[in-house]
Amino acid sequence: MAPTNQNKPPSSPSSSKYMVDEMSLDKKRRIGVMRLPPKQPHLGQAAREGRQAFALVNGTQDPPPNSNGPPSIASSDNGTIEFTKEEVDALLNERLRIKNKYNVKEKCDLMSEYIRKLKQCLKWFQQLEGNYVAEQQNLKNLLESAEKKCSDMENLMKGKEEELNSIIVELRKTVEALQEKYAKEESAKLEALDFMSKEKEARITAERLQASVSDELKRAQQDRDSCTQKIQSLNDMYKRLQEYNTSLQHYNSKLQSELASTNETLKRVEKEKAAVVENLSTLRGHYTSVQEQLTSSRASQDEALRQKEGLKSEVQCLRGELQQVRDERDHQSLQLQAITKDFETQKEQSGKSMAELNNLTTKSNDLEEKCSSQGTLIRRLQEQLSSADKRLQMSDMSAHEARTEYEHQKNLIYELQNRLVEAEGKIVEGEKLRKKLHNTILELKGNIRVFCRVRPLLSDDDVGTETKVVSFPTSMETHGRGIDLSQNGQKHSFTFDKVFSPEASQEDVFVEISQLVQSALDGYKVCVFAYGQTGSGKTYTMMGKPGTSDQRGLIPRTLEQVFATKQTLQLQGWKYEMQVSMLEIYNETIRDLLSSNRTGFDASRAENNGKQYAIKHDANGNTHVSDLTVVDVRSSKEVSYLLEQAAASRSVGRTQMNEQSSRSHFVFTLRISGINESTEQQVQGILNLIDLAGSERLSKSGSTGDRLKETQAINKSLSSLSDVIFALAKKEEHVPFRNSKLTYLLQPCLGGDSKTLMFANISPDPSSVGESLCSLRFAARVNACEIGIPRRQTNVRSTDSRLSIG
Ligand SMILES: Nc1ncnc2c1ncn2[C@@H]1O[C@H](COP(=O)(O)OP(=O)(O)OP(=O)(O)O)[C@@H](O)[C@H]1O
Repeated sequence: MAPTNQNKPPSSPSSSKYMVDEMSLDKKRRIGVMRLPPKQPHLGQAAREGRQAFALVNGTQDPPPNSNGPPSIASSDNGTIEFTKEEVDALLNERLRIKNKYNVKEKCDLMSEYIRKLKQCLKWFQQLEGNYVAEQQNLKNLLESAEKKCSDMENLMKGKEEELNSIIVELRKTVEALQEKYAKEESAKLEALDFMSKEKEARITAERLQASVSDELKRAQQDRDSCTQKIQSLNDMYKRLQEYNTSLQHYNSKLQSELASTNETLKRVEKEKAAVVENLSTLRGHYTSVQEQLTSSRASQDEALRQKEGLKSEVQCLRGELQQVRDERDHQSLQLQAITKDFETQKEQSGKSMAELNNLTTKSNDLEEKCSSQGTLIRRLQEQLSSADKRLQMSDMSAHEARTEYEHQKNLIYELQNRLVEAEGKIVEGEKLRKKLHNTILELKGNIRVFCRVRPLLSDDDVGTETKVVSFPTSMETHGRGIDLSQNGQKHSFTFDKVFSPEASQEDVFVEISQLVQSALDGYKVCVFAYGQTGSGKTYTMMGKPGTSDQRGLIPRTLEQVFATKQTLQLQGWKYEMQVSMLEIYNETIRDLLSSNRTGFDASRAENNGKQYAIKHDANGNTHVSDLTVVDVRSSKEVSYLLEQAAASRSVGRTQMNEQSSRSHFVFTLRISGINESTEQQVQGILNLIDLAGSERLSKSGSTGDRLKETQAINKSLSSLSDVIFALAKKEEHVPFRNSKLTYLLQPCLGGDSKTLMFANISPDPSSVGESLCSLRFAARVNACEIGIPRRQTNVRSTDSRLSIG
């Protein structure tokens, strides 16, 4: 244990204490040799010189360690004598060797010598103390400089830390900026991909459009009639293609500008990447410099530690005397600990910085990877763009080809149109010619013609004894036109325009009528009559047998032909409008068969619900019946429905009025209005199909007042009809109109260019041969109108005088 009072000089001659002090002094000397600056070598030197001087004082060169002799006193350069421990001990233990204790002088001399030595020793001690103080001061200075160094180091470390922090902040900012740029790059890439997909879709649409264009063009070659529409569609297509082409060009330029901007962005990113790399390299430089500083700091720390150790030992040496130094050393130690802590924290921070640096390096590597992937993506996009460009060029080329083809097709279409116009002109001319020829043929055949049709024998016919009353001459002259009727052994021969035997089908009959139907469509007025006794087949001829398609009559077949021809003529630019009306003339009264109010025939009621059905003729030669229902029709089905409606009206009448309908004239009227917009032609045709009332002998029908009236009315109207036909055919000024509604109704349709055809329907039933003969005579009279036989010669005597005409 060190003595507690170490600040005191070794005034007490305690040997142990002195030993400690001597050891400290030795150590101090060693340290002083080591550490003291060269300008202070006097301490060691003084000690050595002091020792020599001590030896000299004691009168020995190298006194033994346990010498009890008087201390040799050696003075230093400045007169200071140094003492060793033994010398001091010896000095202190020295006993005055007074030979004569009463010799005061000697005693005084010895005492004064001893005092002198003591003074010298004290002086040496004082000097030593001064040296200690100086050394302490030096140590203080050293500590201060070490502290300063430490604080400098701390400041430096703080500055480095701040610098590192600022670098980290900068790096973070750079990373954020790079991340933002990466996000922008990503969005740009997505947009580019979007554009690519849109472009792809647009290209597919273009290809489809192209395919449709080529289809359209092919169809244009095939279908001449739809040329005009196709021109329009091709024009539209061409416009769309042009629009699409321009849009593609816009899109291409847009893509190119985007590519340029993407390239710029890439360059910028690459520059930034280089900057980041530079930053990284500078950071690495910083890092190495920091590490160097760290090593130097460590060295400094080691040195400081060493110093600390030295100081510690020194302080321990001086502990007894230099409490302040010790405190300061403790303080220094604490400071050193703080520095060490700081150093540790610095080290940790440095570690963190390292970790962050590593993170940043990783991020930088990631960014580099992303940049490279972006670069790959951009290259891929560029490749896609170039392929899109190629495709665009291809589509441009194909569009150009399509355009060329379109131009070619356009020229072709123009040529075809010219040819079409030419052909249309020819067709119009041809149509005119056809009409003319058709009309000429019909005129040559006769504007008024009479056909005879003999129905087959029916199961309920009363054949009687006379088996065959009707025969057909086989001579070349009258073949197919003649008929012989035998009555009471007398043969009556008639010749008509055509005679249909019982075997003739509805189709055979209609073949002859179809030409007249065409005439009606050409704008002529056509009247087809069926005349004959009751049950002779008039209704069968006109309407056919209900429910049998192959036995359809003239009216349904006519309608079918009319609507079929309407369809065909539509292609030549004709538009037709058809109107139908159906009426009955019974007892000189008109009945509207299509009236919605007409639910059945009621003889007791005032006819026709008070409607007058007044017949009027206009300046154009058309007939109008007031209040008559006229129905616009667009198909034969609609007319069939109306016919059923009319038949129902008639059949009701037949049931309720005792077969009244057989004694009424049924008039079916079809008004045909046609217009050709391309040739500005107009036609107004009328087709009257008439099932005349059955002629009947009064003798057979009985002589009741009503029946007589009916028969007279029928006969009157038929006679009037034949007269009118005759007069009109001969262009007689005076038309013998006999107040017959039928004749008055049909008057504009008879004569002139009008076509009139009468069917003389006869029955082969022998029991009604008289009626058949009557019918044939009437038909022969009408026939004579056309063939130019004077009217007076056509006065055929009938078996029934009341039926004789003329
Ligand atoms: N050419 C024919 N072939 C087959 N059957 C026919 C022919 N002509 C008429 N008939 C039949 O004869 C019958 C009478 O014919 P239809 O009713 O047409 O005579 P009609 O002259 O109209 O008589 P009405 O003047 O009384 O109305 C009907 O059953 C009809 O089917």
